[in-house]
Amino acid sequence: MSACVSLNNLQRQFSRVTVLKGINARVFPGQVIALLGKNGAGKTTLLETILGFGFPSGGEATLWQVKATDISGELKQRIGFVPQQDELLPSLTGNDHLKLFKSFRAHWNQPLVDKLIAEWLIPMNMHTGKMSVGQRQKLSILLALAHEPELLILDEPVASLDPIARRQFLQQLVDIAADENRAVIFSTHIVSDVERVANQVWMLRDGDLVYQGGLDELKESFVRVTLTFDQPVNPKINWPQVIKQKKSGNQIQLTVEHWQPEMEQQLAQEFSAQVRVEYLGLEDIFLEMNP
Ligand SMILES: Nc1ncnc2c1ncn2[C@@H]1O[C@H](COP(=O)(O)OP(=O)(O)OP(=O)(O)O)[C@@H](O)[C@H]1O
Repeated sequence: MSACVSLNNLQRQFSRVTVLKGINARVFPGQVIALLGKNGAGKTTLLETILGFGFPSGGEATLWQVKATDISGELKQRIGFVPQQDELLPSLTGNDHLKLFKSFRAHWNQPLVDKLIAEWLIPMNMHTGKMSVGQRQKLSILLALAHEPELLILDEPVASLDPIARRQFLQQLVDIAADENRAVIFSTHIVSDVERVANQVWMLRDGDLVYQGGLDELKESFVRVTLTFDQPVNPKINWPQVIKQKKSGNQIQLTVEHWQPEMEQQLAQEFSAQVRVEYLGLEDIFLEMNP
């Protein structure tokens, strides 16, 4: 199966600030990727560069093997995008937007549109300039879903949605995820949503993708380990997998990445200590990886 997105040493610089520092990644149909990172980590920049909004300073982003900045109108039909700040026209109503978008889409799923309008209670006759932020966000999402894109990119799509709409929207993502021909990348700060719908995680830190892989693999490979000694000691634990260590009395707490189960016994033997391993939830992993 070929990748719908390929990032090869992708770099992006604004003035003298390097925001993306050489990112390598692939997106395959069937993947639902949650893009996580602190404010300013570069999530929006990454999503926009994938979409060909602006040229990379180095490397390249390709969509279906075509440079993102060169993609044809035909390929654009296969993409849906929800920007962080919506780009709706305030003097048009929701229905006007539907008509406009439908006019340049080759495919349009009207039953899906009707269902989402009813479920999300979008006031389609209202000028979008008068809609609430959440109503505008729902409309933006609707417009990105209606043509059933193969690649859906969403920049913090749920930030302004109420809990009910958020659930309904996440259910849509789950439905899309069930279709093996489609891929989703969405940035978010809501870690519980990631656990609900994503099967892949990209963790962006200061412009570097410090983790990319399955959600379950991330949880298995990132642990907190407590070493308990018979008496207060001060051993040097310089394993490369240990990214943080904190001493307290006769215990040392380690944060370990790339964890392998056999490391439990290795630690016990090398440091003559009792070893307790604690698997972490995604929120704790995020906090540990983004000190
Ligand atoms: N056009 C631009 N010119 C200069 N700097 C920019 C530009 N766009 C983004 N940046 C800088 O790039 C960095 C990353 O911004 P970006 O919006 O990609 O982060 P983010 O991870 O999406 O943040 P947030 O979670 O707050 O939305 C920030 O320091 C920002 O100031």
